[in-house]
Amino acid sequence: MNNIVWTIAGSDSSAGAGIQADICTFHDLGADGCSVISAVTAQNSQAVQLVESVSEKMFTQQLASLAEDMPAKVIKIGLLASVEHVKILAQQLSLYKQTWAHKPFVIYDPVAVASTGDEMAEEGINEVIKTQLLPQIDLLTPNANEVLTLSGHALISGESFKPAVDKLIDMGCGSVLIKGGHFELVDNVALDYWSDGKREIALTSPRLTDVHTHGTGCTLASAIAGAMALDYFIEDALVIAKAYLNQGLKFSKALGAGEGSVAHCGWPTDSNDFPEIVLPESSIGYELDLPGNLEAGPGFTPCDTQQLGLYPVVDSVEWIERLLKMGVKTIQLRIKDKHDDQVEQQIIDAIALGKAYKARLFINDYWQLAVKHQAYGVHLGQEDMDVADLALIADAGLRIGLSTHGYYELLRAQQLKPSYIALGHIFPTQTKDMPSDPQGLERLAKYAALLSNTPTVAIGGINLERAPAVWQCGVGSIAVVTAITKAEDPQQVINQFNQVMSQGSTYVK
Ligand SMILES: Cc1ncc(COP(=O)(O)OP(=O)(O)O)c(N)n1
Ligand SMILES: Cc1ncsc1CCOP(=O)(O)O
Ligand SMILES: [Mg+2]
Repeated sequence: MNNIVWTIAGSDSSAGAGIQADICTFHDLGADGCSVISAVTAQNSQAVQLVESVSEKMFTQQLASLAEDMPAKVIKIGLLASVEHVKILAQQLSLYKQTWAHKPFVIYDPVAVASTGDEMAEEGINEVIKTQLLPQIDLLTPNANEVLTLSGHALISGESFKPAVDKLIDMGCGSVLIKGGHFELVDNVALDYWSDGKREIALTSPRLTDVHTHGTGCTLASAIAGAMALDYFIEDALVIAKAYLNQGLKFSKALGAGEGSVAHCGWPTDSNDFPEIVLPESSIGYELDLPGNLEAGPGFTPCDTQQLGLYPVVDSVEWIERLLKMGVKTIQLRIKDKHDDQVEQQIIDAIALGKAYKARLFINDYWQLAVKHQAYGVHLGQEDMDVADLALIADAGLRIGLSTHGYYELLRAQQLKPSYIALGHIFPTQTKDMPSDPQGLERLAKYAALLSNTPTVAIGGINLERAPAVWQCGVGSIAVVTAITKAEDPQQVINQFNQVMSQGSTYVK
């Protein structure tokens, strides 16, 4: 499917917000933008001087023209100033969701919803928004004032977030991102909280001062839309959007005598612009009562190198011994779905072999046995992270490698200060049923650049042919299963992988 995003919003003559900001954002992120103009506003850096909604005929026709041959993957809605437009749009969205081959994901940034009088919109519009539009919305992105107006809930403490979101979900929204731009739960921290009623995410960044903020809401919602059009999961899209906004605020500037606007500077790559993922066991995590028990802690024993090299992942002690004899220095024992007593001896033997060959031997999944027998390290997946006793593993001095599958997970994993972060799966793989799509090389390069201080391992569908391109992404290691276990001559394959990895990566971070 294509990457088309529609913005349904107002034109901002100063170009810092509205349609103009939305289209710049889509373009910057690589999505294809189309626009439906709901209203024309005359404004400059100091004031909004006139707002005129387009005719119902023009509003309807723009929607119809696009629906005819450019249906959207994601629809982002901003300023709606006319009650009739809200009614038309709600009806059309319902139709698109029922009739299009791919249901569009609909994001609504409730721009003109204000408790202090609807400056830019017709009287009575909030009621129609609540009853007719919200049930068509997959993601609502209100600030604290808009939460109050739409849900009746005032955000007065961390505890008040969940009931407010629950109310909005009851009103029909699929999920809600409460933006912290105008509200401080914690001093000097810009906190965004997202929930769909089942999962919760909180992201923080230091509050930026001396920046120009016109267009922040439009840009954030459009960046989420753009990232979702590129098939990022919602949690990754939220991270990308917050980083994009922080980058834009950093480079914001004034063109007139008043407030200036957020800048549009391409895909975010500076790690300083990326948000911190709020861990449940942190002061903000407690305030929001986030589920889970992840805690930053002092971190894990580092590996002796950033470049772990070729990293075979195998399911038997026989393979471990065979590959260690061939000179492999990083290796994993990955035995699936057995009881501890069925694998304990193999784990003991593998650890002994690892020590004998001075290799970095990681045990997948069986972290208690790895600790008991003092393995070099353990490798854990996302689900294991929530149940394993990470403090115990760290205290026992074991290294840890963590699986990740996108921006959100890798940033969260990074906060635990692991010994390495695995990035997968890069290509389609026959070895494991993966619930997500392959990441591909473009994303891998972005992740590796962001993790320049943490050793990285690429995994999933990597063979000799693909290895040079993977290596050029700037990772420190390549993990493989079948490239070695199915090879006619594993020694030759190891040598060839080592040859690829001995070349310096030309990837520029
Ligand atoms: C180096 C490396 N990276 C990723 C994985 C996958 O681990 P996990 O997500 O725990 O899945 P299983 O391997 O347990 O199926 C790995 N094993 N090694
Ligand atoms: C265990 C695992 N985790 C992510 S992909 C994968 C399997 C990698 O195997 P292969 O190298 O054969 O694709
Ligand atoms: Mg595992």
